[in-house]
Amino acid sequence: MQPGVAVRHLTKDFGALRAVDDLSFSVGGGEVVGFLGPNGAGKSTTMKMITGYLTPSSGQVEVCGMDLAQQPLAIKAAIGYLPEGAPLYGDMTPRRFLDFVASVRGMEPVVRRQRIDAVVDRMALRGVLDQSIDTLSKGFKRRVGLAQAILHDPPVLILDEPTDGLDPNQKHEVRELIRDIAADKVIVISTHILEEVEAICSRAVIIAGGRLLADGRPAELASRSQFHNAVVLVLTGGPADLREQLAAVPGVQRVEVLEESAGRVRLRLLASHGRSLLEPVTARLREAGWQADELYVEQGRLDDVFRQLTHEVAGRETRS
Ligand SMILES: Nc1ncnc2c1ncn2[C@@H]1O[C@H](COP(=O)(O)OP(=O)(O)OP(=O)(O)O)[C@@H](O)[C@H]1O
Repeated sequence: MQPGVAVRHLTKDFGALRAVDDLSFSVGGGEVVGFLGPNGAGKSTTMKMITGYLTPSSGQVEVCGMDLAQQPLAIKAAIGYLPEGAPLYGDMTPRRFLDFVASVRGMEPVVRRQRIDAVVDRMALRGVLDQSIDTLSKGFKRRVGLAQAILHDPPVLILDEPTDGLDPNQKHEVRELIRDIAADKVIVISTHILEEVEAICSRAVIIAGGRLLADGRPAELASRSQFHNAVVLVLTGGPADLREQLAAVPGVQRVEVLEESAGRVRLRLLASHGRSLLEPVTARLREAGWQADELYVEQGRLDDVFRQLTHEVAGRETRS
């Protein structure tokens, strides 16, 4: 079975509210896709439609080449799902919970034992197997949630905010676990933590107001930032019109003063679209005999692009 997820023109209305609006994207094998958007963007609603927990108002979901409307049960078998907040049966122990999930999934006793053993090792749950889930730390609860999602070894994993509410160490651990299981699967992770996308995702899909805003590799999207290719430099004792002189360097779109004190100035030179500034700026410095204390090129950050894109949508919605 070829792992993959494709949504086409997916739309979901809750009464008058259009939570997901004509959304299309696809994810292929070996990809970890970060599904990004501000609160209320429609991420969970989309994930619930992909996993068959919500029926779309219109549009199509295809998982591993199967149409959800035609083969809902086969698709449920092909998907592991970690819902938002990962509701678990708190009074059960992880051992009983996993056994229960395995029986719901219809696993034979021998397979069941093997699979539970395998996920317990992978998620390092052995030490807490007989402790009630309610009494586990959030990090361990999330591992139990992930364990149930991968128990039947599905080719597709849909993880709704898998690290939400965890402390930095637990976040790191859960990301490592996800990276570890990613190799041969399709994984879609919803999050609003952009560093998470940069850390574990090969692609990012950004939505807001239920609509697709961007789809690309994180570095590719980051390069759409206004700070992409900007040069930051620190100079001591430059001339009074330093800013104007640097603004005249070919390719410089704008000069920002980031810090200024006692004759020392930190400047950011923003590049015009598609221009590289390193060479013309260093040439200008050499020519003028100015010695930079510090000089580096910025790559642009995903969070700049995210803010820019989602603010544009918020602006459009306020105006309409
Ligand atoms: N069952 C429901 N009935 C009515 N409205 C709903 C329902 N579920 C979600 N919504 C609304 O749909 C919109 C999208 O919600 P959704 O939970 O999909 O967003 P999200 O991107 O996952 O947000 P968050 O990051 O806050 O979890 C929101 O305005 C939400 O209030």
